[in-house]
Amino acid sequence: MIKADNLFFSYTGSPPYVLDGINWEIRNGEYVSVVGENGSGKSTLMRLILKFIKPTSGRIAVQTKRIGYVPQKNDFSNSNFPITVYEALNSYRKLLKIKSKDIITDALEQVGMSDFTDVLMGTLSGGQNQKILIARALLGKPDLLILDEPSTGVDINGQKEIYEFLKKINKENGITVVSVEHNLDAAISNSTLIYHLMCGQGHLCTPRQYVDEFLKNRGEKR
Ligand SMILES: Nc1ncnc2c1ncn2[C@@H]1O[C@H](COP(=O)(O)OP(=O)(O)OP(=O)(O)O)[C@@H](O)[C@H]1O
Repeated sequence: MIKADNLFFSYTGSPPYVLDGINWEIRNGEYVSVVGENGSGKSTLMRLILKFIKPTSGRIAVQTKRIGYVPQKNDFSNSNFPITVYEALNSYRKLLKIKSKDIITDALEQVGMSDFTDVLMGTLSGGQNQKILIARALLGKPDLLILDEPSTGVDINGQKEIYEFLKKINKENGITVVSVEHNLDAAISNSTLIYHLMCGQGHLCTPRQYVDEFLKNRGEKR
């Protein structure tokens, strides 16, 4: 469960707040897409869940065993640093102090990237890179996976594969997914809940409710 109670956050510690009194409760097993305009505070909310930063006031409680985080980019994308997919994942495995190396093979298999073990990280496409980031997050066997715009820079087919995979691990493995999304179609099609951030306030609804409100606000008939 992720529960926010009257959560305020400002980078300066005083008003104006980026997050201005957030209340939400997400049960384990949900697939939540967090949407909102640029600068509405989506990544800030993720940083609070990840405990990278602390609330200015209020509380955020995360009741899960292990959290996996998929950032938008990794340090090796678009770089000439000569590190292979395996080496990148293996360094992360060591960081997590996981003994078995089989976990790398398993994670690569899960995201359909087994053939890329010896490929240099810097030569991967956007979609392939994103899958490796997801594989990296899976090494720690998370029960909560947080993603920051997983489809950025990924072509249509790659996006389809990534979202299918996220839906699969959510449904079949019960992993709670919280994903910052600019891709509204993906948010509506894949998530069980949508959290819409606007002017520091948030609104949790089902994808159906989101579509209805979105169309209503644009004055369109259903
Ligand atoms: N480290 C920081 N220091 C100061 N202000 C910041 C910092 N990070 C973000 N902000 C500000 O906080 C606000 C929210 O930023 P945040 O990155 O959370 O928004 P976002 O919804 O994720 O945006 P985007 O969709 O563009 O990624 C913005 O006004 C941003 O300029």
